[in-house]
This record gives sequence, C-alpha cells and structure tokens, in this order.
Amino acid sequence: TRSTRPQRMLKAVQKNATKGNPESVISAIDYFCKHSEWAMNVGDEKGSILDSVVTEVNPSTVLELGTYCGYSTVRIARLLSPGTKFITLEFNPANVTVARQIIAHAGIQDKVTVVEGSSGDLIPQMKERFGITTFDFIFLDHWKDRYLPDIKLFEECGLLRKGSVLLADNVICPGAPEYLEYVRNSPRYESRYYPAHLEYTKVEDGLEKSVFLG
Ligand SMILES: Nc1ncnc2c1ncn2CCOCCNC(=O)c1cc(-c2ccc(F)cc2)cc(O)c1O
Ligand SMILES: [Mg+2]
Repeated sequence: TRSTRPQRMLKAVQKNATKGNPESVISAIDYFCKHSEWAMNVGDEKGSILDSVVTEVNPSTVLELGTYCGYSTVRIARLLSPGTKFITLEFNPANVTVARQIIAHAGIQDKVTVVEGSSGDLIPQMKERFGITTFDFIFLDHWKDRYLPDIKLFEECGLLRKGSVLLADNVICPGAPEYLEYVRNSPRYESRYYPAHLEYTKVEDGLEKSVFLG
C-alpha cells in the first residue's frame, strides 16, 4: 500500500541527513517540505523563534505536546543542557514510530522520551509516571482546541511554577482563539505574540509566549 507523508519524510531524512547531526536532520526536513511535500512541522521561520525562546529559558524540564514527526523535538533537544528532562507526547502511533526514527537519526534519542497518548490523559500522569514536579518550558503544537483545556489542566495539576514559559504554535493559523483570549486576559500570565508565517508558506501565523506569574 502507498506510503504515508511521514514515512516519505523519514526516507528523505535517512537519505539526505548525516546520522548524529541534528542540524542536517532539520535542514533535510525543511528541504523536503519546501521542495517535495508540505507538512505541519513548525518550520524554519517559527523554528528560529522557538530556538531563541528555548535558549533564553534554558529549561531543566520540558514538555512538548504534538510530536508529529519529531522536527521540533530535534530543534528543542539539540539546545538543551545535559540532564534536562524532556518529554514529548504524540497521539498517533504511526507518527510515534516515524518520530522515534527521525530522533534516532539525529542522535538525540537519549535526550527525550516520546510518549504515545493524548494530552488530556497524560498530563495528569506527569508527576507519578515521570517524576516531574513542574515544567520550566512547554511547547504546545497539538490539537488547537486542546490548548485551552490543557493549560487549565497544567494549573489544576500543579505543573506550573512562577516563571514557567508556555510557547504555543499556530495561534493564528489554524488558530487557537479561546486560548489566546485566556492567556492575554488572565492576570496569571504575561503574554507576548511573535508574528511569523505558517510553515513553508506566506500565510500569516505566529507563536504566543506566555509566562505563568504564579
Ligand atoms: N498528545 C496529543 N494530545 C492531543 N492531540 C494530539 C496529540 N498529539 C497529536 N495530536 C493531534 C494533533 O496533532 C497535530 C496538531 N497540529 C496541527 O493540526 C497543525 C496543523 C497545521 C495546518 C494544517 C493545515 C492547514 F491548511 C494549515 C495549518 C499547521 C500546524 O503547524 C499544526 O501544528
Ligand atoms: Mg504547529
């Protein structure tokens, strides 16, 4: 049967990227998406903003919601200090399989744990299953209508501390209007919008960075 887009992306990485070199994996995926097939990776423009926020926060604990093929996972992991606890959640088992292989090709498999499941089920398990007290940095890139319920879940589960940074992809396209309204109007967050474009297109999109104030 016909391969899937993530499988074709994996083949492109295995063919064009140098094993153990995260930068070459990132470039190979961006090249594939620009010249072969568009895919919903955060991409290079928004990816550079992601890089700068991760570098600024220098987190000890990281959570990513929505691994997909592992592109942003590799972007984040390559910037983390040794010993950082990094967990990424992916709902689709076929994507988990592809992501693990792309992450392994980049050589950062020891820096991150890929967990299969939905955010609503897994977030309440973070403390008991992974020994997390709070997350320093959270990247939201999963179902856009889960952003708001999940940020409330983080609060309820005591997974945020004063200064925790949440960075949300696609707040314009596909959009997360209820999430934006919440973080921009809540006294418990300091929010800032980073304008950019939908990955590999000229369509307007951007990232919202929200700092939990405690
Ligand atoms: N652990 C978890 N818990 C819950 N749900 C989970 C999960 N893990 C995965 N999922 C399921 C959702 O995963 C994918 C979410 N991402 C997107 O849908 C997305 C879509 C576009 C896009 C598409 C078409 C256009 F025309 C324009 C834009 C662009 C993006 O940058 C996107 O990120
Ligand atoms: Mg996205």
